[in-house]
Amino acid sequence: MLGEVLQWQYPADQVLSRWMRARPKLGARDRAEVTEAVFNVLRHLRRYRNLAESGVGPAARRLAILGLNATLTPEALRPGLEDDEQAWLEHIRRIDLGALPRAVRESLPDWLDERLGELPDSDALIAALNQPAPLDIRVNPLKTTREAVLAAFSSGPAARHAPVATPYSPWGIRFEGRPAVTRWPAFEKGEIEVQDEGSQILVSLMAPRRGEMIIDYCAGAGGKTLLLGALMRSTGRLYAFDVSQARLARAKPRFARSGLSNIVPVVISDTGDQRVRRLRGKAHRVLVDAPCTGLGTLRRNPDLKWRQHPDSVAEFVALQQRILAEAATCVAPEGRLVYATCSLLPEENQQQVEAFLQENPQFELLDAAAIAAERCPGLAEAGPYLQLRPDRHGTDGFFAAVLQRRKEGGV
Ligand SMILES: C[S@@+](CC[C@H](N)C(=O)[O-])C[C@H]1O[C@@H](n2cnc3c(N)ncnc32)[C@H](O)[C@@H]1O
Repeated sequence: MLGEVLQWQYPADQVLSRWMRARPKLGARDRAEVTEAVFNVLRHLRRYRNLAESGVGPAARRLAILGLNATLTPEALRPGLEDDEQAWLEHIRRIDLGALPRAVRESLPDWLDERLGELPDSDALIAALNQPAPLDIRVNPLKTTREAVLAAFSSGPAARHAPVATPYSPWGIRFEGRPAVTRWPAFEKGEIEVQDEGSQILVSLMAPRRGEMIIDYCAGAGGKTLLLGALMRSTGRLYAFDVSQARLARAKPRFARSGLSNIVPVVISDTGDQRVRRLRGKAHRVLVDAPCTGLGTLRRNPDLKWRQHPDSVAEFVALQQRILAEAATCVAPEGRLVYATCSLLPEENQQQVEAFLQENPQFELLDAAAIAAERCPGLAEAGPYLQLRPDRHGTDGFFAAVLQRRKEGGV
C-alpha cells in the first residue's frame, strides 16, 4: 500500500481508506497503527529516503520500518524485524539528524524549502507543519452551545480524548488523539461537525446578519457553509456554489443533519454561469474559499508536499484570479467579499489580493485581523490580512482578506 501511495496518483487518505475497506477484519488498533505509520512516512519521506540508502531489502519496506520506528515502541516493532534490519535500525537511531540540511531533515522538496524559508520564523513554521494535527470539531450554534457539549463530553468515549475549548473560535472543541466523532450521537444529531479551528475563524470574517443574501462561492463539501448558515440563524438565503457536483453531493447530508433551511446548493459552470450572472450586484456577502495548493494543511495532508510543484502553484494562481473576478461581480454596493486560502504562499494570498485591488478600485481592503478579533477575542494579530499558522495559532495555515465594495459611484 505504501508503494501505491508513493506513486502520487491518488491522495494518500483515499488510498488508505480503499486499503482498509478491502480488509474488513483488521482491528481498530491495527488500522490506527498503519494509518499513523503511513502518514509518518509521508511527513518524513525525504529524510527517510536519505536514511534508507544504507539499508537492506526492498526500499518500501525500509521506509515502512522507519515509519513504524517513529510510531511504535521498540518492543512492539522488534518481533516483526529480521536481525539485519534490527542492526540497521540501531545504526539509524544513532545518526545526528541536526547535521542534515534542513530540506532533508524536515523532508521538503527543494523548491518548497526555499519558498517556506522566505516566510518569517520559517524554522518554527516548517517544524510545526511536520507535526500531526489535533482533531477539532465545531458546535452547531443553531442546535446547542459549546458549554452544553463540553459538559456532555465530560463522561463517555469523548472524555478519553481530553476535550477542551479551542483558544480562539467560540464554537470549537479540540481533542487529543483520534476520536471517532462521526459515530457519536451528537454528530448524528447535527450538533457537532469536524472542522479545524482556523476554518471556523475564517467564517467569522463574513460576520453574516439575519435575512441577508450570501454566497459561499466555493462551498465544496459545505464545511464553511454550515457555520455561515447557523450564524444567519437559518434566515435569508445562502447559496452554496461549486463546480463539483460530487463535492456538493457530499455536503447534502451535512446540510440535512444541521437543521438549516436557508441553504440553496447550486452546481455552477466554470465560467460565465447564468445563475452567477443573475446574482450580479445582489449579494450582501460573498465568500471565496479558493481552490489552492493546500500547503497550509501539511499537518493533515503531508502528501501535498510531494504532489504540488511550481507549475501547480502557477495553475492555482490563475484559477484563483479567475474565480475571484467572477465572484466579485455578485457583491452588492457596500457588500463584503472574503477571499481565503489554506496556502502559505504569498502569490496565492496577498499578491492575489493586491492584483485584484489594482484591477478593481471599486473594492477597498478592510482589516481582517481586527474583524476576526471581534468574534474571536483572543486573536490579537496585526492586519490588514488574517494569517493563521500552526506554530503561532495551533491551526492549519490560512490566509484571508476582507474586501468591501464601495458605495455606487464611490470610486
Ligand atoms: C478549498 S475548497 C472549498 C472547501 C469548502 N469551502 C469547505 O470549507 O469545506 C475549494 C473548492 O473550490 C471549488 N472550485 C474549483 N473551481 C471552481 C470555480 N471555478 N468556481 C467555483 N468553485 C470552484 C472546488 O471544487 C473545491 O470544492
